[in-house]
Amino acid sequence: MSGNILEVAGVTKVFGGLTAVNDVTMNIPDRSIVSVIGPNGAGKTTFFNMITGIYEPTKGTIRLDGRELVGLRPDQVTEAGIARTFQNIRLFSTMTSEENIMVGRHSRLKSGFLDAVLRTKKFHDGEQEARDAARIMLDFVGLGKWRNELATNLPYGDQRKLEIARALATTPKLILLDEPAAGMNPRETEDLKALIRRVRDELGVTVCLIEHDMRLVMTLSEHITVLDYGSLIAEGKPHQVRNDPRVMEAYLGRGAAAGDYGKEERPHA
Ligand SMILES: Nc1ncnc2c1ncn2[C@@H]1O[C@H](COP(=O)(O)OP(=O)(O)OP(=O)(O)O)[C@@H](O)[C@H]1O
Repeated sequence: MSGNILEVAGVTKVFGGLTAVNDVTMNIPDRSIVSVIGPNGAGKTTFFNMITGIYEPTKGTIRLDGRELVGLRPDQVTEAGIARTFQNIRLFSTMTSEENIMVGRHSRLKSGFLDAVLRTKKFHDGEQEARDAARIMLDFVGLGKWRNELATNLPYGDQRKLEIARALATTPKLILLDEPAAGMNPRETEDLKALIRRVRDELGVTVCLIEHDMRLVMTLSEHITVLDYGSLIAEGKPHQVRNDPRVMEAYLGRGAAAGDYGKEERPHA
C-alpha cells in the first residue's frame, strides 16, 4: 500500500481546442485534508468532474485504493467510494432534510425496482436502513432538529451542511467538496471548518476541497495543489504555497489583492 487513497497520474482534459486540465499528477494521502486552489477557470471543477466520472479524461489514470476509475460512470464512482458536493446548492427543495439524505443513500440500497413495486420485506428493510442512516448523518452534522423541515427552509449554511451529510450517507472513503464555504458568513465558515475536521477525525473520511476562501484553505489543509490554466504550478504545505512566487503571480496577474487572493471574486455575504 502506498498510503494514498487517491492517485491521479498525468490527467488531461481537452474540450475542443481548450486544454482545461493539462497533465496533472496528484496523490491524496489516506485520511488527509487537502485542497485544490487556483484562479477562476484554472481547471479545478473539471479536475473534480474527471475524478467523479462526469468527464472521461483525454489522458491519464485515476486510482482509488489501487482501483482504476477511468471509464466508470458517476454512480459507479460513488459506489467505489467517492462522494462530492457541488459549487451551487443542489438540494431537492420539495423534500425534507431527511428525504434529501435518503436520496443520497440510494446507491447503497440493495433492494431493486421489483422490490420497490412489490413492497417486499427487503424493500422495507432497505427503506428503514436508509432512514436510520439519514438520522445518524443529520445528527452528525448538527441538523437533527431540521429532520422534517423542507430543505429550502433551512438557513444557507445549514443547507450546505445538509449537502455534506447527503454525500457522507453514501459511506465514502473520499469526499470532494467544491467551494463549500462559498457565500458563507465568517461564523458559518468557522462551523464548516470544525465539521470538515470531524469528518476526517471521527469518520475517517479523506477530504479534498476546492476553495477560494484562503483563510479557510490555509488553516485547514495539510497539503495544497495549485492549478493555473489547467497546469499544476505549485504544491506543498500551506506556508510553502502561500510564499510561492508562481502562486502570487497567478493570482496577482488577474488583479487580486495579495494575502487574500481570489476572495474578491465571490459575492460575500
Ligand atoms: N464542458 C465544457 N466544455 C468546454 N469548456 C469547458 C467545459 N467545462 C469547463 N470548460 C472550460 O475549462 C476551463 C476550466 O474550467 P473549470 O470550471 O474547471 O475551472 P475552475 O478552476 O473550476 O473555475 P472556477 O473557480 O471559476 O469554478 C475554463 O476555461 C472553462 O470555460
